[in-house]
Amino acid sequence: MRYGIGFKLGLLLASFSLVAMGIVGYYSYASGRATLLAAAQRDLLTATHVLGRNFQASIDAVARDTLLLASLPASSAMVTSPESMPAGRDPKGLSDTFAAMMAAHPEYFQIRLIGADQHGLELVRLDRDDGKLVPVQADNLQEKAHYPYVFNTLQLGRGQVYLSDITINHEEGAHSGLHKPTVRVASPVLDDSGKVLGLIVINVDLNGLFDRLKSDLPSAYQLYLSNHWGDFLIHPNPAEAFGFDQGRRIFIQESFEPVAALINGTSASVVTNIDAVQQAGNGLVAAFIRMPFGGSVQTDFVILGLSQPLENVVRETSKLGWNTVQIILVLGVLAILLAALVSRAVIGPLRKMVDAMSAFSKEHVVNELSAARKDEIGLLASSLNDMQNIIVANMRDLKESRQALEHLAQHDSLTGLPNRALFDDRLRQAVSQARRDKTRMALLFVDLDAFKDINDTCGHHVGDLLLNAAAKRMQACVRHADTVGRMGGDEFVVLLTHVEEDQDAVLVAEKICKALSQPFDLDGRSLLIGSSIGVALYPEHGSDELTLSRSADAAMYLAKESGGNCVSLFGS
Ligand SMILES: Nc1nc2c(ncn2[C@@H]2O[C@H](COP(=O)(O)OP(=O)(O)OP(=O)(O)O)[C@@H](O)[C@H]2O)c(=O)[nH]1
Repeated sequence: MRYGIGFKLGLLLASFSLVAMGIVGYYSYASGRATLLAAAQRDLLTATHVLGRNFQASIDAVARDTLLLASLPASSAMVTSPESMPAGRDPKGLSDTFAAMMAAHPEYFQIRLIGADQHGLELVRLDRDDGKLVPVQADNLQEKAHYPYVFNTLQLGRGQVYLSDITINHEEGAHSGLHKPTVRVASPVLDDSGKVLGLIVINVDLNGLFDRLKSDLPSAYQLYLSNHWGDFLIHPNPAEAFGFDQGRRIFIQESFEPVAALINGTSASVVTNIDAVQQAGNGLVAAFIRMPFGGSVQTDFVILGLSQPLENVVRETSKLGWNTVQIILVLGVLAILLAALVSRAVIGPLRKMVDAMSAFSKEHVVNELSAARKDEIGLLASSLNDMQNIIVANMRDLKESRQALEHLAQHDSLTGLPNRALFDDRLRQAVSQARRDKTRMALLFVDLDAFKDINDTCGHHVGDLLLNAAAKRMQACVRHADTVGRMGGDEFVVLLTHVEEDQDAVLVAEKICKALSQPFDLDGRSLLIGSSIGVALYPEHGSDELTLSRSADAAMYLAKESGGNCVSLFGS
């Protein structure tokens, strides 16, 4: 019995518990993960909306600054011809105003006053260069009339603001702004009559602006910005931004498929998960919004997005998963211990029963089992006790029956004397013994005289009583070691061992003959009967049992023929 039922039962219980706990653990882990992911998406979308509002507010602030500068009398004076307003021209004063404003706004690359005349000549210009503010001298001022931000702004009226597309600034001599993502915010400068004479332009450092806006957000958040085509303008990997500026298009909707719904206007915001496989080992959770940027609602919008690594979000889930695994392990060990205890409680009594049954089958000894339990095991123990007792009782009956049968097979049922089979066996043994011991022995054949008459006159029943009584008288005449047997009918045999003299055997025969000739008081009457007894001696009258028997029989017939009720010694 390599693996007992206890082991299997324990294993089954433990496995069941582990599987159940595993399923519960997995579902709690999965639901925890989904909850955390949904919360992270919500947070990210909220942060993106807040960032979008702040961006919008920043652009509005820039617009207010351009309007303020455009409305300054010094600006109007500078763009008005020297002949009409010579006194008000103060480039140095205006440049200082620009400097104050740029000092307050580190994300401003450049502020310029451009005149409508002279091909859009820059009249006052202040650049940021390596953290310093650099007023551009007259020789370096350039003509800008061919740039869209110039001729478009000159079309506007008082109080209106032009907002350019977000592009890389390739304008010559742009100092720190050169080759950087730039937004130009411009407003026309008008004279008192409302004639547009020039414009104020502020170049805004897009990356600087977003660096400031992003500073409140967790450092793991990454920023995405695209134009209305989907071209990346800001990307965590700078090489992916402004692809169109290097002759290739890198679209946001190709990296984040759901963003296509924002590009085509069917949705205002989306959240998405990019798994690790798609993102070359780094999964992401990302949120995007479409926000207006510029004049036209259809085309003037940008896509703003934030992402954070999936790993940050699921880190908590991993902790949850590990906690779950630990709980499952602890509970698993407890389940195994519990299963072992349960199986022991169930299997212990069964094992006792097995031991008891094994001992019973080997030694036939009843081992009383405790049947105190009120369950099936108690019932089984009680049944096994009953079974043992019944088997023991049956075995006893069987033994008694067998002994009775054996006795019956070897004894005469009427007198209880050894029958022919047993007597022959004893005779054989006695002859062998006498031969070995070189002793003598005698065989007597006893036949009742006229027994048939008793049967005929008194009945068979009385005949039986007489046979029985005659048997007892014969037994009383011999030693304990001698044997009296009944051959059948009224014929008896007597085996006398250790006979010293011939006369000893004859004397015993005569003693029997005399005893049998005494009246029998049977069934209320006195009966008389005689007997004819033949005596044969070993080894003189037969050296084997057959010869000896024939000799005794012959002597008995001789006694019968000589009138009965006498003893005849063979050969005399
Ligand atoms: N009651 C009784 N009678 C038996 C039994 N066995 C045999 N008998 C009878 O015993 C009688 C024996 O008859 P016999 O052999 O002629 O013997 P007997 O009458 O003594 O005649 P002799 O031997 O010549 O003296 C028969 O009638 C048998 O039926 C028995 O077990 N009980």
